[in-house]
Amino acid sequence: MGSSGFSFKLADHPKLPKGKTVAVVVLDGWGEAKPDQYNCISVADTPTMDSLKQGAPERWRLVKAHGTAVGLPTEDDMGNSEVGHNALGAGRIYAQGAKLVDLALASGKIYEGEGFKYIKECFENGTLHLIGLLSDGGVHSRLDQLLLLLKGCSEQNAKRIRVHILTDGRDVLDGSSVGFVETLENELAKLRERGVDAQIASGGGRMYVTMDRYENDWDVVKRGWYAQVLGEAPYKFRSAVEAVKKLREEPKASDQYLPPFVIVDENGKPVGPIFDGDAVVTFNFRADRMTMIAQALEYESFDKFDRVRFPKIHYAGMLQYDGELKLPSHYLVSPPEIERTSGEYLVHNGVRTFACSETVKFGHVTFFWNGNRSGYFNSELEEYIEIPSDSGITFNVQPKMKALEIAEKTRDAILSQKFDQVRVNLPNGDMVGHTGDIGATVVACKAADEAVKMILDAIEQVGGIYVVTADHGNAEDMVKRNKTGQPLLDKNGNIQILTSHTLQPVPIAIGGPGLAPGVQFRKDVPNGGLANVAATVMNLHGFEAPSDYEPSLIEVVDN
Ligand SMILES: O=C(O)[C@H](O)COP(=O)(O)O
Ligand SMILES: [Mn+2]
Ligand SMILES: [Mn+2]
Repeated sequence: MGSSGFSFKLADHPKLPKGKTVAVVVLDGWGEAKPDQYNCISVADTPTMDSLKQGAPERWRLVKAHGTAVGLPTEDDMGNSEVGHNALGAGRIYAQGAKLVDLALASGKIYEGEGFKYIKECFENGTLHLIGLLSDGGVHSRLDQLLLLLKGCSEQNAKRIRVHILTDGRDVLDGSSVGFVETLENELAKLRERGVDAQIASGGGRMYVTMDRYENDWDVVKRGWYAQVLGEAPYKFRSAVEAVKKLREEPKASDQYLPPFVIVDENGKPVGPIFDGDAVVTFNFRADRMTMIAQALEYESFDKFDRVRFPKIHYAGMLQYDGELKLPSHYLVSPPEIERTSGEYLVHNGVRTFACSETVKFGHVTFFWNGNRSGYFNSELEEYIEIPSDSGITFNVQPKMKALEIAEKTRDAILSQKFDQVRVNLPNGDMVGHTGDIGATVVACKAADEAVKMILDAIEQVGGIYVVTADHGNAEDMVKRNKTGQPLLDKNGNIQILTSHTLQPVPIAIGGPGLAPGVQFRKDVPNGGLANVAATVMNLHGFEAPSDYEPSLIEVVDN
């Protein structure tokens, strides 16, 4: 026990034993919805997940994965990987970035913090650059927050502002980028009327420009660097609306993958490269797809690509994206202080932990799970394995992704008996669902189901326990619907493909030969959400959860 009286020591569970291998499997983007042709999970052959469902209600149930249950501002906010895995790992509901930024903007506190003061030092003689995702998806950023920030910065005397946009089409409908750019242009025009020199300076699709994650493909960040910092891109336009409209005319074009472009003046000169003395804000609140660009903007010593020029700027993130690396060191809004996560507790109580996914989701079961903290709590007791993802492709061309490899590594970890917990993320339903390719998403769901089977078979062999759940919906609904649930058609009579996550609940199943007799889901937590899973898992390891955790979903009944 430390001098504060706090201890990571967990009490023994009065009824449940220790020493069972517990597999915690997260199917990314796997929600529960009525079966129909746009529900790729119901269309796909998924015998393993189907058999788990037979365990309802004692060993299979649904939990909430969106809105306030995961710390988002409203019930209209779909879940996402960051808030989902934060809740799964932390066992408590934290007001998340989206909400914290809303509050800071509404109260004006955002302009009083150290981060804003730091960028404001450049307002007199330099340009303020705002870089981020332009949509109302609410997963990484929100357009309304950007507009408030622009207004606020101009009121705080920013005289020259350049916005570097990343088009979405992943958390919102493909094609919606044009409308978002028009909205932004209108607001910038109003600022210009008030004497602020404000313009869009560059752009590109989020998956091709800037927003890579977990170092899957540094070229993505490099393309952004060239457009945003150096003012160099393969496409040059006089206006961003024109740019997006024109680039979308290419046969296979999509908002997510638009090539980089820069806006030029009447002489063909880029209007907004980043120079010494400028201020830069990355206005996304979500961490995973911002840490790479944050490194490029902040680190003096950097070898991921040749930056050509490294301007001396004042850089701040909307939030601090990595609490362990303190990256970036300046930020406008303090991130949620997610501490004492279940992973940290369990490691302190001797639980040997294995975590695995492929690159594109690796940080979900490590970084997000541990409260946006990179690295091990105790490298002697933990092993995190990253299977390299394919890069430079859209995952509808490889819908099986690395599910088999993840399952094999996890199986081997279970059979080695070197770990008490194995924790994995199976990305298929989500990553392929985001492509909007229904056929490929069906293949993806089958692959994820097969991976679950391999992991559960290994758990069977060692007499262990499994917890199978998901972080939010995606693959279970691939069409935009009206209020009564009917698919919406576009003006050509085609269905509107939904590439984003959903508001659906997700399943959770428990079982395995090591599950003590009498363990079942309680009936008195009907509104349980992802944050209730951590206490559940702690119980299955033979521990009581800390008293401030959301309640466990399980009870032990006497047979
Ligand atoms: O970053 C992404 O890929 C999407 O915006 C959200 O998907 P995720 O929350 O499942 O990562
Ligand atoms: Mn996810
Ligand atoms: Mn997703």
